[in-house]
Amino acid sequence: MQPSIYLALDVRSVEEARYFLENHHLEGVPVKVGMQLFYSEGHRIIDYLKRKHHPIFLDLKLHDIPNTVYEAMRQLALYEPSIVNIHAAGGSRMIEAAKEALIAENSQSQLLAVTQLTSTDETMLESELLIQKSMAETVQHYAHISQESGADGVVCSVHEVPLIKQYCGLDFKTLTPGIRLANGAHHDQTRVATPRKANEVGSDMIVVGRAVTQADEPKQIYQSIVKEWSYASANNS
Ligand SMILES: O=c1ccn([C@@H]2O[C@H](COP(=O)(O)O)[C@@H](O)[C@H]2O)c(=O)[nH]1
Repeated sequence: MQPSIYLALDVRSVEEARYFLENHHLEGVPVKVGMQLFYSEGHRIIDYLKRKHHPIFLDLKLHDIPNTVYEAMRQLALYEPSIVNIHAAGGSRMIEAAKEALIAENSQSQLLAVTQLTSTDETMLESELLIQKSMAETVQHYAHISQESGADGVVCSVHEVPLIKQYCGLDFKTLTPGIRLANGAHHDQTRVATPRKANEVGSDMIVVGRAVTQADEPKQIYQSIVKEWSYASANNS
């Protein structure tokens, strides 16, 4: 079965990642490797995590001209991550190029497209990105072009999941970062929600970073998140 909770390993090195995972007994949990760790370590971190049997979401959010994304995605496919992603804002031709690259490498990786970052709010959408539509309309539109272009799903906030499921169908995956336990610090995120809410509205996967990595007792918080998610799952079925 596909993992549903990815731990964002936003640390600087393989050593730091290893220390965190081993010290807090999180061996084998599904992890998300983002720009910070991949840019500093490259294949070393992937090799390490694969050796330790961690399912990997390689969160590099490719966004470039179609040919560059095609060639870059072929390289990323060689790492055999469970999930890779791109920015939907790159447009349909770019998303298609990413998908074609995965097919060319016979990759099993799921391709997800980032709709609008969970740090973006309505004000920023309008005044900085000059997008005149609401967040819901924008995310729905990006999900639509992503689906039409061959993506397996999208990255969005929990708040847009019902709309996407209604519009794109239940099989179209939603992965939601911006996850916080009730009363947890939001940091730089604006569109946040609890693991329970994420599950209740039909999110397929969540990403949890600082709520765990910056906690005094990371393992305990991780377990609370798993428990909330599982509790909601049991009550949804
Ligand atoms: O819209 C997005 C897309 C990706 N992310 C990534 O998820 C984690 C979230 O970390 P927290 O510490 O739980 O806030 C982080 O690595 C982001 O790069 C996102 O937050 N929003």
